Amino acid sequence: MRIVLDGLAKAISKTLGLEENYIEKAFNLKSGFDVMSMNLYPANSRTKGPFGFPQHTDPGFVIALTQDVDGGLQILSHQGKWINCHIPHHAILIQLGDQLEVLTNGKYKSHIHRVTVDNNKIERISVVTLHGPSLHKVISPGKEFVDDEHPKKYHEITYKESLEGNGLFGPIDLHSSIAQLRLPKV
Ligand SMILES: O=C(O)CCC(=O)C(=O)O
Ligand SMILES: [Fe+2]
Repeated sequence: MRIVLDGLAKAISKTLGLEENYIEKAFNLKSGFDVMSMNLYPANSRTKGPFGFPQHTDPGFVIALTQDVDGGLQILSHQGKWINCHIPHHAILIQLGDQLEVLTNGKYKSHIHRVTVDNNKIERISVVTLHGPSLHKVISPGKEFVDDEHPKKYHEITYKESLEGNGLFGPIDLHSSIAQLRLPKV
């Protein structure tokens, strides 16, 4: 996974028109903090409502998701529509995380997603690894993404502080984590 991460960091830096080590340096990825979340959605379980996971964004740089059976994950499009996400068998879905949105001052978005359990006839398991910056790295919008037309949109805090705000080191807060990083609109 480290090799894939390195490749993604280089490729995404280049798509931003920046030198290939830009993201690696900004996040200090070599000492990056990774978290794994394993989710089990039992069959026909609506006891807690239609969602196995309410809408949220994920912290980190990129997030890798694998599942045993397809179906359930939904992603909110920029037009506000929920899209069913179908992942080919044996494929890994790569999602963008909150800290990439902060670093790029909103150019790349950490998308809102949720999991429905409305129609699941069989059990589903997903394994999600969140690959983040070094815990003590202060993450803020890069100077390359800030100018008079694009004022700074996000707070400047360490990755650890933002995870604490999410409740990762306390009770888990499933609500959108990017919201707490946004500066109030001026
Ligand atoms: O189970 C899924 O498809 C997604 C789970 C998820 O969003 C998460 O663990 O953050
Ligand atoms: Fe998630």
